[in-house]
Amino acid sequence: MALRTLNAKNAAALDKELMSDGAFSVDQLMELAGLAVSQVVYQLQPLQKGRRVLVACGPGNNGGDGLVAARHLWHYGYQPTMYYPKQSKNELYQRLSKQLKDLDIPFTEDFDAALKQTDHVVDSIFGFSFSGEVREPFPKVIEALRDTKVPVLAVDAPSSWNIEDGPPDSGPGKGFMPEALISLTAPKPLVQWFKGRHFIGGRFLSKAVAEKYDLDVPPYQGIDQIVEVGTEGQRL
Ligand SMILES: NC(=O)C1=CN([C@@H]2O[C@H](COP(=O)(O)OP(=O)(O)OC[C@H]3O[C@@H](n4cnc5c(N)ncnc54)[C@H](O)[C@@H]3O)[C@@H](O)[C@H]2O)[C@H](O)CC1
Ligand SMILES: [K+]
Repeated sequence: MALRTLNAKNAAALDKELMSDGAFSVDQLMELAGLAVSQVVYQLQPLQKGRRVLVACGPGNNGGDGLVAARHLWHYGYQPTMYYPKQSKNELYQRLSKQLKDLDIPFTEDFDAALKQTDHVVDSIFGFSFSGEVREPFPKVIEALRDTKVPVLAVDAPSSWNIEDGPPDSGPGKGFMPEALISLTAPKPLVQWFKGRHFIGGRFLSKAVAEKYDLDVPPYQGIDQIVEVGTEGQRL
């Protein structure tokens, strides 16, 4: 299954279109994206393999996907811990954070200590709007993700990778290769360098929008919010 890819510019345009012509709200898209992320964790890390999941969230919507995923994971029986150092004042993120606090999900400022006490990590730091060099406080976090033996699931992109050009050849993300990646809506060009397990999620694409953006609607089965495309999905 070779899926067509969506570059960063078109990913942002598609996002905008879904929320204007498509009549979706950002909350809805984020909820579906985060739900899909939680389903990948459930597949990769069944509860009996360890319940602790560290969710690293960045300041934008990629971080929002992590906030939503953590809530679903808690309801499945996982023990999420949040690392969310750049909390937005935006009302949506505040509500998502409040929902987690109401479940007594802890927020930590010590990423290294939390990493030593987890079974799995969700990297929802940066997605398709990442560019340039990784800025504070994230370089150390990316280094720790690069070096850890704990499995990492990257949301939409391994954080610090360039959306079009893939892994950086210098800086903290050099050599960072997460165990798994979930591409939201459609894979980004960076997937051609990705070597782990690859899933697609974000089940909200109509045929008309898929055609307009020259994308494939992935073959979701039944009630699944995710499809594993494996290495063949990365063949362009
Ligand atoms: N249609 C979909 O598939 C949906 C995807 N979603 C997710 O949204 C992200 C994209 O979200 P966006 O808010 O546009 O940007 P990011 O979260 O990727 O990052 C923006 C955030 O990061 C800061 N930043 C950018 N570069 C750097 C840097 N070099 N160092 C430090 N900080 C940086 C920037 O200032 C912003 O604050 C997409 O990938 C999906 O995960 C939606 O949830 C729903 C629909
Ligand atoms: K990410």
